[in-house]
Amino acid sequence: MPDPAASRSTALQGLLSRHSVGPRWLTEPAPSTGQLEQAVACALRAPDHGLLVPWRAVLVPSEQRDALGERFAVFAAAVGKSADDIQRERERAAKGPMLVAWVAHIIPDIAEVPEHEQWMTVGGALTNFLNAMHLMGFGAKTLSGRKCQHPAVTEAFCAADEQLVAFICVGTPSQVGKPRCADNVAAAWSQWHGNAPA
Ligand SMILES: Cc1cc2nc3c(=O)[nH]c(=O)nc-3n(C[C@H](O)[C@H](O)[C@H](O)COP(=O)(O)O)c2cc1C
Repeated sequence: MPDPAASRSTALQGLLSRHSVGPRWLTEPAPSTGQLEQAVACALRAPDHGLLVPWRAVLVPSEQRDALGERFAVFAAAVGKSADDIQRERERAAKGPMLVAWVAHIIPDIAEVPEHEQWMTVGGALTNFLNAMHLMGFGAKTLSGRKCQHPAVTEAFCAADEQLVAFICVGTPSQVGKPRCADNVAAAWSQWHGNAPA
């Protein structure tokens, strides 16, 4: 019978060891459809006030990468990039074994669930997705840039009331990554010393 304390410790070590792996260091295999679904299921476990699910994930299949690359190129040309940079931007769409677009759908004017709370859920879901991929042995990195706000790219993924947050590249890490810089835990929390109203 599995030892629950050992499982908890393994889960915590998994969370503590997550780090991003850039597309250059990602190789095949990509996650299977089942593994992608499992990561999305974990994303759905993010805290979500009102259960609005203000996000969705869109897989960009391999056969659509060229079409996405053309959209990246239209963006790059529109913002005045050089021919070389336009080509570099076009090629970005082909990088990494799996590419997932993260789309937010924030509903304004909900008194009980202001927009910042919905954004928290979008970020929490993305983080759960990244952690799930990491725990399954995959590497991933979230990448956005100005193109995620340009119509040439956004209109491919978003309805008028949606926003393209970023793309997530996922695959198998080709090498063991460098450890991240040490986290400053002490700076990230404090204790309230009381401040009763006058
Ligand atoms: C929504 C979002 C968009 C991001 N866009 C970029 C990006 O365009 N370029 C980049 O280098 N890092 C980007 N990052 C940061 C990286 O994904 C990564 O988190 C950062 O390099 C820190 O690495 P770590 O995840 O290992 O801490 C983005 C992160 C988020 C959450």
